[in-house]
Amino acid sequence: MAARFFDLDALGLALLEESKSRAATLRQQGTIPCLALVEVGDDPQSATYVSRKIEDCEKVGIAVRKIVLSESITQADLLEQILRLDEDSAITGILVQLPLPTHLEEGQVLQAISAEKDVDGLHPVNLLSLTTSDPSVIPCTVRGIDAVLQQAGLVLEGANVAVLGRGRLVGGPAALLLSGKSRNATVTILHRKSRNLKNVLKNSDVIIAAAGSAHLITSDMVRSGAVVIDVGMSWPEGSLQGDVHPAVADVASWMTPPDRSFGVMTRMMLLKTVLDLAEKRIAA
Ligand SMILES: NC(=O)C1=CN([C@@H]2O[C@H](COP(=O)(O)OP(=O)(O)OC[C@H]3O[C@@H](n4cnc5c(N)ncnc54)[C@H](OP(=O)(O)O)[C@@H]3O)[C@@H](O)[C@H]2O)C=CC1
Ligand SMILES: Nc1nc(=O)c2c([nH]1)NC[C@@H]1CN(c3ccc(C(=O)N[C@@H](CCC(=O)O)C(=O)O)cc3)C=[N+]21
Repeated sequence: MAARFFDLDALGLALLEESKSRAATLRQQGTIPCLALVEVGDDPQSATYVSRKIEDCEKVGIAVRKIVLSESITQADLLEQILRLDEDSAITGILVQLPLPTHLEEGQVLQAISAEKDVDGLHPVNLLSLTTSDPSVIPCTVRGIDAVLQQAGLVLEGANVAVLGRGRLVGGPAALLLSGKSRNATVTILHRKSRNLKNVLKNSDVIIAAAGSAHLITSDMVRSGAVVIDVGMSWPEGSLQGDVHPAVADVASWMTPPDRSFGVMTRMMLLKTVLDLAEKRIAA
């Protein structure tokens, strides 16, 4: 079997157009959607991601407030900065770029953003809502994963899904959403201590790879006809690699294109969530 590839570029473009028109409508109604982007330290990769997010926002008409804080900021000062953004009524969404320098406690920082402005969907209240029949804010990469599955008409209900990785941004929330009462899949979470990785993968209808371990999943681990989504990123020899070996395309029925990053979906879903929260505030 040769896999069909999800058309991430076409989906991304459609999402961009949709966001442009929603932002225009909001502005006509007198609300300027405004995203505060908080960057701590000067990690070059984080800086690149943040500048891409700014470009995306500018393209659709979302205002941006970029806040760059010193690498050596204390936890208390960072919390204070976030509180200030949270109280600023001109700001409709807040994103703190991860990872934070190791002396800072990410969980506490993410909890300081009120759930109504939490565009990453990483506040504990929003995370818990992923398990319910009506999730509030779905973290952007997970929202992208869900959207590509839906777009291809793939049904999750009752399916065996393996999620490789239990990270804060992708694997953890993906497992909560897909196993929850809105999507109703049977989910197995795999991590470094998992003993039977190959067996679990081989028994799965859908595989979500979010480990950041280059080509960990090879075609012998995948059932014929499985659906495989790879969002993992690593740079083992300087160039970007996914978690899934390209030859998996010979056995899968649907797969993310091996030569494309999933980043476009993550970025477009961030815009969508910023607009969702801005619209909700008007409705509230
Ligand atoms: N394309 C995109 O748009 C985006 C991509 N990403 C990428 O997605 C991946 C996941 O990110 P994030 O959710 O932050 O997770 P983390 O990078 O924080 O964690 C990775 C997870 O994968 C597990 N893992 C790593 N290697 C292996 C292995 N060899 N076998 C089994 N499990 C393994 C780890 O297990 P353990 O818990 O035991 O350590 C951990 O749970 C990363 O590669 C990241 O770069 C993230 C955001 C957006
Ligand atoms: N609070 C927070 N929220 C995040 O959503 C978040 C984060 N922190 N920290 C880092 C990860 C990673 N992430 C990506 C965003 C865009 C691309 C992306 O745009 N990739 C390029 C290609 C890859 C590249 O060139 O590196 C593209 O698709 O064009 C990738 C990955 C969001 N993350």
